[in-house]
Order: sequence, then C-alpha cells, then structure tokens
Amino acid sequence: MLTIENIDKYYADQQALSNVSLTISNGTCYGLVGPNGAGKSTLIKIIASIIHDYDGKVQFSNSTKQEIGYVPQEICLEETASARDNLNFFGKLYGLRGKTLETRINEVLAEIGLTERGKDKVLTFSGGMKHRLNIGCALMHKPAMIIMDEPTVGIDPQSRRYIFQMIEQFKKGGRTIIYASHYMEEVEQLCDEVAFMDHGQVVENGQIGGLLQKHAVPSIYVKGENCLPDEIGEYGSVTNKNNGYLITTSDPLSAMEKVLSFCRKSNRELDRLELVKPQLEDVFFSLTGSQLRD
Ligand SMILES: Nc1ncnc2c1ncn2[C@@H]1O[C@H](COP(=O)(O)OP(=O)(O)OP(=O)(O)O)[C@@H](O)[C@H]1O
Repeated sequence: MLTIENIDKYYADQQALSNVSLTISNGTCYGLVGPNGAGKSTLIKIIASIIHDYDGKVQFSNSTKQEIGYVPQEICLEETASARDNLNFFGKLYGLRGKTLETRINEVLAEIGLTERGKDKVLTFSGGMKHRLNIGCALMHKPAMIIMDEPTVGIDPQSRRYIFQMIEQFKKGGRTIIYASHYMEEVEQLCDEVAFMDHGQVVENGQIGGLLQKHAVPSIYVKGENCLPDEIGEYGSVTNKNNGYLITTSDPLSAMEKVLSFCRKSNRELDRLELVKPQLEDVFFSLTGSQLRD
C-alpha cells in the first residue's frame, strides 16, 4: 500500500501541488488524470523519489522503493546504442550482473516485443518502439510497482495497443500501476481507480464506477433535421453536440419516450436517438467546469 499525505510542493514561488493525499492499494491500476500543468508529473516524481524537497509524507508498506519501476514522460535512452545495450545499462544500475542480467534482457525484450530488434540501434526505431523500450528499461529489476508518466503521447495506434496489452499483463501479474495521462478514455479503459488533478490539487478520487455513479449526469442524444432545441427542451437541459442535441436529464428513458412520441405525432424524422453512457470526461467537466484538453 502507498499512502501519500498532505503533499505540498513549490518550484520557487510557484505552488505545483497543494495538500495532495491519496491511498493506492497493492495490485491496483491507478490513474492520475488532469490537464497540462495539473501536477501529475511532480506527484509521480515525488513517489519515485526523484523529487525530495516537498512537504508531506509518502509511505510504502510492504514494498520498498527499490521495487519501483519509473517510466518517465521523456524518452530516456541512448540512441546510438542498441536496445540490448540500453537494457544492459539499466539492469546494471539495478545491480544485475552476468547470466542473470543476460537472461533478464532476453525476458524484457520478449515482454516489450523487440526480441528481433535487440541488436539494432535505438535511432533506427519508430517512436512507439522507443516508448516500449523506455518501459522495458523500468522493468529490468522486476518491480512490484510501475509508474508510467504519459506513456502513449505521440505514438501510433499499434504501439498504443501493444502498451495496453503489456499493462494488462502487469495487472494479471498483480503489479501495482500508477498511470498518468490526459487521455481520459485510456484511464477509463485501463484503470480501477482514478484521481482527478487540477491546479495542483486532487479534486476527486475513487473507484471509476463509483465516480461515474456519483457525478455523471445521464443524458440522451437526439439528431433529426427538424428537431429544434426549444421543442425538446422541456425533456431536460439541451446543449448542441455534433449537429444534434444532448439532453441531460435525471430520467433518460422517459425523455427518450417523450422525444420519440413527440417526433411521431409531429411527423419529424429522427436520424439518431440514443442513450449516452456517462464517461469520466463528463465527471471531470462537472467537477472542474473545464474539458480536459482545454
Ligand atoms: N522543474 C520545474 N521548475 C519550475 N516549475 C515547474 C517544474 N516542473 C513543473 N513545473 C510547474 O509545476 C506545475 C505542475 O507541473 P507538472 O509537470 O507536474 O504537471 P503535469 O500535470 O504533469 O503536466 P503535463 O501533463 O504537461 O506534464 C506546472 O505549473 C509547471 O509549469
């Protein structure tokens, strides 16, 4: 278990984190979500012991700091060296030597899908392959906790899928994962729990299902050439979306029936009428009043 209590962090006069407290249980895939500058990387660096000058407490129970694998946001590889040599370097940093190191390099290359490219220089790799190797370097010492800072920024869909599969394997292996991202859909897909960060604070945290239930307002989507907002406005609160209308209402099924019946009676054609599943993006919006990518 990782317990973070009342963390404050300043860079000179600027406060990057304010009174941040979180508890992360072993074996959880925990998402840290927030816009640029929210404080995710700073918090991660504090957990990974890269930043030491902060107020507050970070406590690990039954996991030592040695068991953390940190995947930085920036690619941290020697481009002119091969994948094997990069893994060799990180393995040695963690105290591996000889046959054990050699075996571990082979295992990690297989895990990140780069066995065939092990002897090639990193500068010949695609962005996605570099990201996978970047993750591989953090796996050399078989860490119980893996901390990943925006591991899918700027990579192709195929590599993103590969990284997701790796994370699913980490989860199956019982590892604890901290996953910082500003891609809400990734966190929703991968994580069990999430903390929303904004302006250096945790604005809400908890199990994803619970947060959706607690904060997301149900809605329906209506699209039809002659459906006008003031005609359907009585069924809920209406906003424009993709040339149609989103009606947020506490009773979406009844609102659907009413829209359908209204359209039948008045001979309006409907292109689309659907129940909208609440998403984490909506929860973040309802808590902060801003979209994640504003
Ligand atoms: N080394 C630094 N020196 C000064 N200010 C910094 C430093 N690192 C981060 N900051 C500031 O601290 C705040 C939090 O930044 P941080 O990088 O932790 O946020 P983030 O959520 O990870 O953002 P991003 O998604 O852009 O990486 C920002 O205002 C940032 O400008």
